[in-house]
Amino acid sequence: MCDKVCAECQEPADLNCSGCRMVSYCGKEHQKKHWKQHKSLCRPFIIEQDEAIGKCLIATRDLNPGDLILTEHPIVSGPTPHMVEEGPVPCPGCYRLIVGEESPRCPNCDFPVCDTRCPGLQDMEHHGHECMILALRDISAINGLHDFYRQDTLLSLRCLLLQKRHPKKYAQLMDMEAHLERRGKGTDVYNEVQDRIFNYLDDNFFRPLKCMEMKTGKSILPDTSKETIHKICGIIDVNALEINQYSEMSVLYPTAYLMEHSCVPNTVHTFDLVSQGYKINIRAALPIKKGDHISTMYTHALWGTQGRREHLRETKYFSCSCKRCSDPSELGTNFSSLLCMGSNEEPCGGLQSPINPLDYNTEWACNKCQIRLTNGEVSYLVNRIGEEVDNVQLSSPTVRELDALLTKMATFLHPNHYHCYAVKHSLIQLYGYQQGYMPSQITDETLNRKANMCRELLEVTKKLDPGNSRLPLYSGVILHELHLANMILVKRKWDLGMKTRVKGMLAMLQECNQSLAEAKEVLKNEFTTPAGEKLNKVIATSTHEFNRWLERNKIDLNKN
Ligand SMILES: C[S@@+](CC[C@H](N)C(=O)[O-])C[C@H]1O[C@@H](n2cnc3c(N)ncnc32)[C@H](O)[C@@H]1O
Repeated sequence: MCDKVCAECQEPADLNCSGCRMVSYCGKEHQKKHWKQHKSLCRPFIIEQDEAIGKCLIATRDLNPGDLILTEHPIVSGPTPHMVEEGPVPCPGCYRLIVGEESPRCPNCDFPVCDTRCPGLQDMEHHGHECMILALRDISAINGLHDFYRQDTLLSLRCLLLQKRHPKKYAQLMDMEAHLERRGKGTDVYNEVQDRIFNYLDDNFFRPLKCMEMKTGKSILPDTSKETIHKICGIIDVNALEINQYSEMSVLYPTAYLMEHSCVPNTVHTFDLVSQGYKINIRAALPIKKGDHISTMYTHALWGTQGRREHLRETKYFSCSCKRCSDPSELGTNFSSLLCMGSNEEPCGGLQSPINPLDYNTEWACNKCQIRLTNGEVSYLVNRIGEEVDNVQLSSPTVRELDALLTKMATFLHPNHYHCYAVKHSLIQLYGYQQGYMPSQITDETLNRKANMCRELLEVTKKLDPGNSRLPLYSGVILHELHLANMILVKRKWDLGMKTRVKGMLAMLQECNQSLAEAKEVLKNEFTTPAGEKLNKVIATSTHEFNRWLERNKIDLNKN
């Protein structure tokens, strides 16, 4: 007997909606009739329980890059829960960074705010509700603002406040994974939550709140227990998404959090601006087949496998075994590989890569000779180089300094190693801009070096982020710099009247054209971030200038 009923007529039904498989129909006719109502709820995935991953999203139909998978509003949002010990802090109304000491204060609770008229201060979904609790502390700080006004605790407080105002949302939230089994008493994270969040909220606000509740006989916040606060902090750490557009905020979504992690994610997401309530829009970034898991990335695409896996283990409590993590060459890029030093200081020309990258203590082996290295030896060398890279990068380096660093690293690291990638990405943005390397000064040889570096970086970036979901700004910069290097070379020859003699000039112009078009394409989702907005403008201006130059010189790239 059929136990499903038709969504339209409630009669027995055996036809499932093929989009979401969540509703059934007695026949095609009622399915068609019900579509108007169902359309907004029909999602191309189902939620499944996986033994290793827990709840996850599985595609119910084939999806093409760009197809919308999910769009939804947050359950709750708040300032990013990182303790800020000095410097700017987020406004509790709009999360924009402000200098606490110089800012006005909320007229009710006294927290530093961007402006007393900030709309988020009154908004019950942002500061409005918590403000009543924060105002229960009747003293204010003049100095030591960072310890006194702790924006990093506000998201936990907002989660607690859902209890009475939005019980359904609260239930949804408390159903999320908190990994409490890994955050028990005695762990660093337990002590930190106890000290940083629980004690602060309890001492300053919950105690006066309890007195008030007793006096008035009215329950405002029924559960402020230590256990609940620890669980909420776990839920935030494991499931919240960070939005760093014009602000620093963290958001919990009702369904988006179910996307599992992959270091080669098949989706890309964008956030609408504050005026649209920080709605998330998740789209396919790669072709997704019916039955595929829908994934996002929880860590940094430009870290090596060891760094990514350790970060995921420490912050999200699982061991990633995706196709990038399990491949010693990281998808053919050699992003973590070292050059083998061989024996007796005589390099053998081989590459050292992890034997089993899924083993946190793997040995490393050369693909040419018998030399093996322990993981400790590799980490020591790579970390020391990393420190040097950081020191140089932080000191506003000159081209010469970065070039020298790259040459030094070339003895130990594969040219695509993530440390080399970082240095090259900085270098391409200095060639052509720094004194001594300005467009009128830079040599043809260095311009060719810049263009080649751009091509190498692009190749790596495309392999690591084929869906262009994590590195669009990196790709956009590389593509734009590739166009600039080519353009300076072309113009230089052109102005000297060498147009007919310049071999490959047309190929260079075509590469310029293609780079600018690709840059526009990779940045198409980047209009709501300050860096993306700026880069998009730069690329639009360069494209305009490039086309004008072609027109002025009567060059038709298709005809020539
Ligand atoms: C944001 S939640 C995702 C939803 C979660 N699976 C659930 O059941 O509620 C993140 C957690 O999902 C699990 N997870 C996500 N991606 C995973 C992966 N690639 N491998 C193993 N576990 C994963 C881990 O337990 C992780 O802490």
